[in-house]
Amino acid sequence: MSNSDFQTVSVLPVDEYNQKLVSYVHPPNWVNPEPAECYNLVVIGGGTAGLVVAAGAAGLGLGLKVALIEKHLMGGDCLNVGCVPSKSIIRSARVVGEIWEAKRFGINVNREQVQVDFASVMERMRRIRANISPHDSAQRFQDIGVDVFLGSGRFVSGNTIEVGDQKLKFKKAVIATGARAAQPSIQGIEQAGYLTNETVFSLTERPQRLAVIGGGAIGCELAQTFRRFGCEVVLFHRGSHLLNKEDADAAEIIQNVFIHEGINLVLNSKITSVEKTATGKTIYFSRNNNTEESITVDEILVGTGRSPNVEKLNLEAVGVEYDRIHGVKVNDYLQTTNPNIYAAGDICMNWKFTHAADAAARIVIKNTLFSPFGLGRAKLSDLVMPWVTYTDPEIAHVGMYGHEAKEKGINVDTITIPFSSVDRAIADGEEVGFVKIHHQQGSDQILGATIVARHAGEMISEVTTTIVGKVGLNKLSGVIHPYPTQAEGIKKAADSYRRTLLTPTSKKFLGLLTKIS
Ligand SMILES: Cc1cc2nc3c(=O)[nH]c(=O)nc-3n(C[C@H](O)[C@H](O)[C@H](O)COP(=O)(O)OP(=O)(O)OC[C@H]3O[C@@H](n4cnc5c(N)ncnc54)[C@H](O)[C@@H]3O)c2cc1C
Ligand SMILES: NC(=O)c1ccc[n+]([C@@H]2O[C@H](COP(=O)([O-])OP(=O)(O)OC[C@H]3O[C@@H](n4cnc5c(N)ncnc54)[C@H](O)[C@@H]3O)[C@@H](O)[C@H]2O)c1
Repeated sequence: MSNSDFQTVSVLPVDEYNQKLVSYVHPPNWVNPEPAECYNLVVIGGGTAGLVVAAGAAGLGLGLKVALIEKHLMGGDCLNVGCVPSKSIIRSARVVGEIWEAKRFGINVNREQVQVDFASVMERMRRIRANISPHDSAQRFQDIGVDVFLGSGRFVSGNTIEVGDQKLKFKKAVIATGARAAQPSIQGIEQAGYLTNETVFSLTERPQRLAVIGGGAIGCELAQTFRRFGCEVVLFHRGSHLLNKEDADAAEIIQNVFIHEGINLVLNSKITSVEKTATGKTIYFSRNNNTEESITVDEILVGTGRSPNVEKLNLEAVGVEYDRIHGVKVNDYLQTTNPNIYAAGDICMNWKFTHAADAAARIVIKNTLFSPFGLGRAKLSDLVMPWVTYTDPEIAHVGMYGHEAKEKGINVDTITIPFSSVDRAIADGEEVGFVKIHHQQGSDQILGATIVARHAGEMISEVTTTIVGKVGLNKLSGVIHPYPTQAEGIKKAADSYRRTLLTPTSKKFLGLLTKIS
């Protein structure tokens, strides 16, 4: 046994919850096992992708030899510095949002009366994260039958990976080393210092003035959250609307909410430099290429995209091609340019989501272990991928956008149902938002959909199911939706499609039927 590469880690602040977290996901007394003679599969990276591959392969009960190497915290970004902590604090922010709007519902609470106990909010998050962590723990994986090595994995040859001074021989290997916050190239920002998703969840005191750089998923979710916690928030975004990928009408709803809630939203921004001054961190910027402005804040949070963790893996030695922007190059089967080495998750995919990493991991299990001679391999391009940005309201999307369908030469029709026409949304006071469904002209098959609603994330799976199951709008229109629910918006879209099928002749025929009935 050898532990030469083992380093104890701590997650700040060092309190009972973070100690509990670490005790599961990077136990201080962990001793790496003696490596097996040869592994069927060695996985580098114990985030969602790596964990799902390892557990999936070892858990089949086929006696496969599987090793997992994690250099920092098992669970990766999602558990430790991503989905779990962000969604936990978003829940607290939602409470604030409800109270801010309470008067609309006949409840007399003034916005000024809301006192956010930031330290308690963050403690709640740390408690939740620690309580969820046993699921991703080193011991649990060891118990499933995975050999867990804590340390940095590095290829030494086409069939060997080393961790510290241990050598792990493999038949197939999987790179699942994820990504980290991209460093913004802004003059002075490194010297001034900034937060990323790796440090923001360690805060115990609320910054009074917060600048968020980047209006993507991280920037939008956390700008609204910190604003609701009482920070003065300025959100800088390069593009002309937030969430570049989403349709402008969907993003506009979020922008209006942000402005209503008091976020200083700077679109089409160009940050020229950052300087640490006596009163804080001063950001110099322009908007719409106009004259330079400046604003001083206490903290800067950066959410400007991700950089893949390709360094120090010695990929050159094993013929795995990569680049520093898009990560490891894979084909549709998630195979790298070395046929014995696969990749999954943020290290190689444009879809940087936990559920995408999970789905990719399942493809990798099938293609590495159960596709002899390449027979029956699963493909990334077969996945129907939904995603959700957890702002309030949420934006959820699946499949194609209208413009994508057009770019592919598909004649597309779009049905939009505003929530102002859905009774439950009206009763909930949540009329802002819509269900938008794209289908091919002359066909009821759904190509894609966007939903903007308070719980759009809960609603999108219905549309995903119809796409995967090729159910179509005709059938969907016959599916009974309980009244009153916001999901009726989806049925209304299907009903609206059915009405378009009524030709003047069929209308005449139906008219005749009513006369003789
Ligand atoms: C703030 C934030 C919020 C998010 N919210 C959501 C959300 O709500 N929903 C959603 O679907 N997605 C969300 N995501 C995205 C999601 O977290 C990622 O897509 C997901 O974690 C990717 O999993 P992965 O396994 O590919 O990579 P990671 O989770 O990054 O795991 C990679 C692991 O590899 C390890 N590693 C790296 N190099 C080595 C090495 N050489 N040797 C050994 N180990 C190594 C790392 O330490 C890490 O543990 C969020 C991300 C962030 C940052
Ligand atoms: N709910 C979710 O599923 C969720 C939540 C958070 C993060 N994530 C994942 O994490 C990944 C990273 O999120 P992210 O928000 O960092 O990246 P992102 O790519 O989603 O958005 C970053 C945005 O910042 C803008 N930007 C870049 N540099 C800038 C600058 N100097 N000034 C102003 N704007 C600038 C970019 O134009 C881009 O739109 C995403 O790919 C996402 O998939 C998912």
